[in-house]
Amino acid sequence: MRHSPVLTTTSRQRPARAAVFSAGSWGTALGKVLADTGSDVVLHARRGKIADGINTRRRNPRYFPDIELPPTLTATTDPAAALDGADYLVLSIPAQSLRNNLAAWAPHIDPHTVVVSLMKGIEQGTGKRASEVISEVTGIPAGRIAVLSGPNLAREVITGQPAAATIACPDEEAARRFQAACRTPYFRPYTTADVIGCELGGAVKNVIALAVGIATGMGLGHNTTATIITRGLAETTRLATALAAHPATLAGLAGLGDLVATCSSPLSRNRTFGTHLGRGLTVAQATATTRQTTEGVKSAQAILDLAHTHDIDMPITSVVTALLHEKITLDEAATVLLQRPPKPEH
Ligand SMILES: NC(=O)c1ccc[n+]([C@@H]2O[C@H](COP(=O)([O-])OP(=O)(O)OC[C@H]3O[C@@H](n4cnc5c(N)ncnc54)[C@H](O)[C@@H]3O)[C@@H](O)[C@H]2O)c1
Ligand SMILES: O=P(O)(O)OC[C@H](O)CO
Repeated sequence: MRHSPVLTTTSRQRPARAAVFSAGSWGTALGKVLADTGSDVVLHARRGKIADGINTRRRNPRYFPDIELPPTLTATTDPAAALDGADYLVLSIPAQSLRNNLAAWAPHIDPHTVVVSLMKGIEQGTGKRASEVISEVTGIPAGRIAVLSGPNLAREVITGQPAAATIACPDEEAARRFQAACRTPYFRPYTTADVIGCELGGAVKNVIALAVGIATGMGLGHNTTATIITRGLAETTRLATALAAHPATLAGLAGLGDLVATCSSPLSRNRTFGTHLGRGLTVAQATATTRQTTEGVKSAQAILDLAHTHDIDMPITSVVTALLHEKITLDEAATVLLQRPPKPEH
């Protein structure tokens, strides 16, 4: 294991090195952000064809064939080579695959590497957030585990459209270093210590985006979707604050910001999946049309279980989960939500 100091692009000693696992949509986009800031970036790709495309043609042939990637962004299928000397291990794989994959990669992680999760899912069966899984699997202390979350649709970020995000880490200095490592003229990261708020904001918004997609697919309009977004934020905030998140985080980029982006954009995989359901496709049919990670579909039950454990009412998450398990119909879903007993808004 190497014992190199964690450097940033501001240290002027050498560029930061980032290993990004894997070369999917968001891994590639955030990898480009890091490279644009001056870091040396290695993407870990599962398929040789993707690594070859990045190394020889500067394109990710599966996810962004139309985008030219910088020469300081390379790729490999060898996890040990990707992690060698990495200041940052940036994790961007489906949340449900994290535990097993990370167990295989962990022996190659340097003692000073800071692990950054980009994942927006909750583990099925355990209800754990990604940072909790990372800590359990690797034994890395909380101060070296960060989370980046916010309104960050990958295609918009990789095409350089202005966006912002929140980097959460209990170690302020580590958060600031990663902030410096991914701050570009088009990408503005903020910092916070509220890891729980960031991760829950990111995971629950996917379920709310499924609900918005369902409503949109059913032909319902903006009053309905605005109501789902607003009440979705209310139930997200209830759960997150019960788990010790700061309410301001949920009103910020990793909460409201991401919720609005995901619920509004046809680029969102979760919203799109919901739209398929709202148009009458079965869950199996909607899944068959989806080529990329749709975290809300896999996390909805885990989030609901977490809510039950903490005695938190999450009606939208509950209805989406019932629809995903095909326990209720679309018409019943609307009725269940609207015919709940009346109550004050706050
Ligand atoms: N795409 C976005 O706009 C976006 C933005 C912010 C956060 N995220 C989050 O980032 C995470 C990754 O999403 P994405 O959009 O990059 O997904 P993606 O489907 O585009 O890419 C997933 C990547 O993980 C790899 N992968 C898939 N299954 C795997 C498995 N079982 N084991 C190991 N690797 C596997 C794929 O090869 C691919 O490289 C998700 O948690 C998502 O919520 C995505
Ligand atoms: O495409 P989605 O639905 O996974 O959403 C992508 C990002 O999380 C938006 O910030």
